[in-house]
Amino acid sequence: MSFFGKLKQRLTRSSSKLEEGLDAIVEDGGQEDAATTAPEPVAPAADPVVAPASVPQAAEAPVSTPTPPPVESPDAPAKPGLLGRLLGRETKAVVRRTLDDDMLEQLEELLIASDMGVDTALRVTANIAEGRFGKKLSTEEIKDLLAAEIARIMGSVAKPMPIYPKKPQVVLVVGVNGSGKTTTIGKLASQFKAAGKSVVIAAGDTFRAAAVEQLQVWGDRAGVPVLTAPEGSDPASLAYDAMVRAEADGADLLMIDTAGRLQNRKDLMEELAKIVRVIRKKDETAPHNTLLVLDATTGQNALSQVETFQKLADVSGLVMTKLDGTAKGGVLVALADKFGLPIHAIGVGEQIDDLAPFDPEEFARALTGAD
Ligand SMILES: Nc1nc2c(ncn2[C@@H]2O[C@H](COP(=O)(O)OP(=O)(O)OP(=O)(O)O)[C@@H](O)[C@H]2O)c(=O)[nH]1
Repeated sequence: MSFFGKLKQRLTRSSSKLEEGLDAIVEDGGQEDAATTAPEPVAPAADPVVAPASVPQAAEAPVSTPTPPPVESPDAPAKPGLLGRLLGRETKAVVRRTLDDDMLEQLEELLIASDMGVDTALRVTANIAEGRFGKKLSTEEIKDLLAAEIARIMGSVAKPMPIYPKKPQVVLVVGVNGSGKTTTIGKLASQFKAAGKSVVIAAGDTFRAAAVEQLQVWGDRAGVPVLTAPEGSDPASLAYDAMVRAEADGADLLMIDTAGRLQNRKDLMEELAKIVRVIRKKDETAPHNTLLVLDATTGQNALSQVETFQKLADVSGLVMTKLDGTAKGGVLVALADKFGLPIHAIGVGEQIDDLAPFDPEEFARALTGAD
């Protein structure tokens, strides 16, 4: 299966929520237009008799081009023509609804319910409406417009984690407990290793033995050494030892896991600050990346986590996990719109290869269910 197919399948819960909502909005007050569909294109698409009336292709839907007005087809045949029947095509009614204030309001509500946040939802709907007010739109057309708008918002934040010539490049990984830090470190380590980089992991959450054990499991899976320290010991001193080891080994990357207990913000802030101070004794330019790992299932809460962690650490980029199995995938659009922080990757499952580079167009199409 293509990666896009897989991503679409993983984002089913988010996309079906949007899809069902859009269907309901268009059907509420929409009217049927007869349109011919060609599920299996057995003849050239340009065939004037059977070409689809006005459903644009998702991948080609330009952001700023107004949607072609629907083909008014009062005389459209109720049944396929002879050629249509010979070619095995069927006529299917397409429901279209005139884009008016009511419909825009419903669209805004749907996007807010999909965790896009109020500001982003309003902006997205306003951009969709521009130049299209009073036009008739089908669900498929709205999906395409929505996907194009989301891809536009997210285009500027889609950036892989930058790799510098510095050895070791220090990657500090922060985020609340359970957000997926350990899993993401394991997945990233495996990808970097496959790309020919040597990686060392430091299990900096020294307060939870289970967290250290889990990181070791991921290190084994990725084939990467994991440095640990006894439970309750100082994470900063482990980070320092890890710097020494990574330097001695000539490692390209040192990934440092950290604790995520937000319950005591002051302690956590001091702990992170101390880790940074100590690793800077070995390299004053470190950490070179501070990745904030966010759990998509927390929805709007992810926004306040970004705000909090930006105060605790110098966050340089985001990884959003658990986009599979949540209907809250829209939160990533809100994050991009609100903070503009680079989104390096998305987690779409619990397996080692379930970390995908963030591709705004594929994500937008998978999220909206556009083809
Ligand atoms: N479905 C799914 N589950 C994920 C993903 N990423 C992580 N998980 C699961 O989320 C749970 C928490 O992940 P961890 O990597 O342990 O999270 P953590 O932030 O290190 O948590 P602590 O060890 O408590 O600090 C685990 O059960 C993971 O398997 C993902 O992309 N999709």
